[in-house]
Amino acid sequence: MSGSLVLRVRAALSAIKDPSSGRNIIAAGAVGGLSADEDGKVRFTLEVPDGDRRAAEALLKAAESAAASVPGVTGVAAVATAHSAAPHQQQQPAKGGHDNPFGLKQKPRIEAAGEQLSGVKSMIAIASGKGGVGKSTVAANLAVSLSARGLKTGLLDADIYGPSLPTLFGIKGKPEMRDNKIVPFEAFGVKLMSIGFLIDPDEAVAWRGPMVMGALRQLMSDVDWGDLDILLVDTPPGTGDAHISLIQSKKLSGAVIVSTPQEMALADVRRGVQLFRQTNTPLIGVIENMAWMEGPDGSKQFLFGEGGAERAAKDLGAPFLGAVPLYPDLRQASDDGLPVAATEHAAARTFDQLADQIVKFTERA
Ligand SMILES: Nc1ncnc2c1ncn2[C@@H]1O[C@H](COP(=O)(O)OP(=O)(O)OP(=O)(O)O)[C@@H](O)[C@H]1O
Repeated sequence: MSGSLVLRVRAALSAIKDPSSGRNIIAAGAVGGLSADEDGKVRFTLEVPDGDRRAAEALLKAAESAAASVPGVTGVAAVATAHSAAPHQQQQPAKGGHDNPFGLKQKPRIEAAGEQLSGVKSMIAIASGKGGVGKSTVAANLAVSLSARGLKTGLLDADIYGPSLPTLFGIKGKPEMRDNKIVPFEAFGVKLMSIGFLIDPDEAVAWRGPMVMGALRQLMSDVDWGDLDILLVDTPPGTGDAHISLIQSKKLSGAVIVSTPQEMALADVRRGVQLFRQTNTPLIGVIENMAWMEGPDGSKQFLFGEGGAERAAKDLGAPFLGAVPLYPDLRQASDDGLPVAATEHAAARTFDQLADQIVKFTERA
């Protein structure tokens, strides 16, 4: 990620006034999760006034244009979130329906959506402080490993900004509908549903918070998940509407946080840990991905620093579940739609060990 680009975008955003506080949107703390990738694509969330749709859209537009005008920015993905109470005060879902992005008949509220998952024994969120840490790769391989041991497993890709499950499992096309329900795909024994099967990811980046929540509700309630021992949910990076929705569904059994070592600066994962703690969601633990690269002689090269995740987990009082090395060929396998956990690859053993801990958690819970 380009640090100086983020600073320049921050400066540009600080020229925009937040109408509700009269301060600039940076000073008002309305901008969240600001990041830029190497290609110059900038992402952030913007807290907008609740109830005044026109004002909210105008503010989002102004912020998008300000970010887009910064030299070096090639694209802006900004999502508006409504002003909201702290997550721990949000146990009750808001009254009334949200948008219905898939145009299906049902429009259940989030708790009702959670109730639709009555055949699912454990729903577990896979979260990360930042994008690109391998959260989806870890989620996909854990799902394959869980399924390989005979557990009925599902994987819901709720990463609205970069759904990767279709690629990771090499699935194309749209899912079928049966009895007004969406039929999940199935690969490697895992039932799969991704927001990417249903919408164009380029459209989704412009979605407002309520649409994100509406889409997630539909992925929970309108997909025919059937009976599952474990449903893993690959969430968008950071903590936002999708996480709040999952918590409000009252169906979430626990959460796993994935991070790379250099991003284990406490601040990066603290927000995630705090959100789950504040909402009494059990934190199953932290997984460090791309922890080291193995040399031909078996030596470990710590490309991003050593042991950062374990230390950070300890500092936060969170369990450390283990580390996944950086395997240069893992990326290719993922791009080819073949999760390594389904192969003889050394990574398969690592994912098995991590899956063991998830199983132990579900047995304890
Ligand atoms: N242990 C690993 N070794 C090598 N490559 C990896 C490893 N884990 C993930 N990758 C690669 O890193 C890239 C990012 O992974 P992935 O898409 O899973 O991250 P993410 O955190 O879900 O990202 P996003 O937030 O953008 O969805 C992918 O190309 C993936 O193949």
